[in-house]
Amino acid sequence: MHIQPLTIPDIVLMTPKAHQDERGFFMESFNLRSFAQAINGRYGFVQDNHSHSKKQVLRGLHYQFRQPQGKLIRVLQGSIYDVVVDLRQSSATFGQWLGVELSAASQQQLWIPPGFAHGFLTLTESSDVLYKTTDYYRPEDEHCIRWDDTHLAIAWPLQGPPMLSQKDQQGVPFSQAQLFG
Ligand SMILES: Cc1cn([C@H]2C[C@H](O)[C@@H](COP(=O)(O)OP(=O)(O)O[C@H]3O[C@@H](C)C(=O)[C@@H](O)[C@H]3O)O2)c(=O)[nH]c1=O
Repeated sequence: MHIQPLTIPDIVLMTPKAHQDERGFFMESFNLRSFAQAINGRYGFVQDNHSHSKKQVLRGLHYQFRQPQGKLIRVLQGSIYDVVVDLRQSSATFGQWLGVELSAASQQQLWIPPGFAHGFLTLTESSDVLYKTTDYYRPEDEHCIRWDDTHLAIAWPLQGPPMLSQKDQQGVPFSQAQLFG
């Protein structure tokens, strides 16, 4: 597995090794030991999520505060622009965001530890995104930061107005976000 820490070093881009042969390929899409080595830590995953989105659907920016979730993201079909925002006040990269394109073709995975807000935009006709989480979904604990917050100024590669859920239309500014220690 190829490991690449990004501009926020706790965010890690992983490329599992795909073994190609005349039948197609084989890949260990998750291996606990390799994952622990890659992030130099241990997390247990308790939930797998699959979301299917149309082009220009933007989900986010979401986080749970009392029971934060680490997320391991990958794309099974199509491509997305995946964004994280560091909400950890003690972090050297507090308040920074980064975006990375993830696609079925690249087979890359993005590790996002607890303490980040997360969102993504579907770039292709549709996308299928699969992600593992380190804690359970708790709707009462869920928070949403505006995708177009002016302070964050995220450079979403939009080709028109995004399609948003009702909830995501009511995100709060970054200045009103709950912050981690
Ligand atoms: C996230 C989630 C939603 N749901 C339900 C609630 C609702 O009826 C329906 C759709 O939920 P949402 O609108 O919150 O789905 P969505 O906007 O896709 O929310 C997700 O966005 C991305 C960016 C994340 O990072 C995730 O953690 C999650 O917040 O699915 C669950 O049952 N379990 C879950 O874990």
